[in-house]
Amino acid sequence: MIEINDLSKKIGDVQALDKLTFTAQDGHITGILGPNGAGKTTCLRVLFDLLKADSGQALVDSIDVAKSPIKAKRALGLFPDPFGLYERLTPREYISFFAGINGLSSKQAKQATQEVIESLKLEDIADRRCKGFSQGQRMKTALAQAIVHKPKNIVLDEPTRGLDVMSTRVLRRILADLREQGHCVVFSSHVMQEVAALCDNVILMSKGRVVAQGSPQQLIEQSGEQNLEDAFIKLIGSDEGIAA
Ligand SMILES: Nc1ncnc2c1ncn2[C@@H]1O[C@H](COP(=O)(O)OP(=O)(O)OP(=O)(O)O)[C@@H](O)[C@H]1O
Repeated sequence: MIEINDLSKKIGDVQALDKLTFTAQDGHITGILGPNGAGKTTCLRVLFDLLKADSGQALVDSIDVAKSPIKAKRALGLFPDPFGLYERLTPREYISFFAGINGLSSKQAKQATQEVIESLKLEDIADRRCKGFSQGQRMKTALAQAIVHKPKNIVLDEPTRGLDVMSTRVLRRILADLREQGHCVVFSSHVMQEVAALCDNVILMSKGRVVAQGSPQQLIEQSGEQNLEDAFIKLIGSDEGIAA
């Protein structure tokens, strides 16, 4: 479970997070939807201890990220930018390297790497260098390294950015499987349909705050609109920076 409690962060003159508060439950996919500049990435950077908040807390399975960053990070899988893979490594080398960073012994890392290669159907490319990989192959490799240490919580920042339809569908299936296995899955997006299709719980963010939250159906009811697209726009107060 991930808890964001009263998180505030000022960057320069911008109040990037303004008493942001929400919870992402295990066995659920939680989507953070907001226009450009809403504070989604800033929130995730605080969650990964890449940025210190001015006040408030980010908790991963009740572990305070600022107080116990290593322990918290081991309970978290971060889906990195799939375009930044080390091109000279093979997926097997890459995934097992990250398994080691996350505290697995070399024997455990080898076994966990083989398991994740099988579960994400990466066998064909597991021992090829990443250079020249398609977007979908990169995405799966990046996701494999995020989940190789079996973190209970998996966080993805704009995971479908730049992916084609086929790869997006593969990613959606994988996220749904992780939910079925009881993981807490959180992803940020500015694409409405994606959030609507996948999420049990949607956190609508604008200007560093939560402006509404609930299931897609609850958000429609809260807004008094007929469909999710109109509900999102009404609750956020603008359609600027949001994609259909
Ligand atoms: N390093 C920085 N320097 C200056 N301003 C920043 C910096 N990082 C974030 N900000 C500002 O903080 C606010 C929140 O940015 P953030 O990147 O968290 O938004 P976002 O919701 O992820 O947006 P996007 O969908 O465009 O990625 C924005 O106004 C942004 O300009």
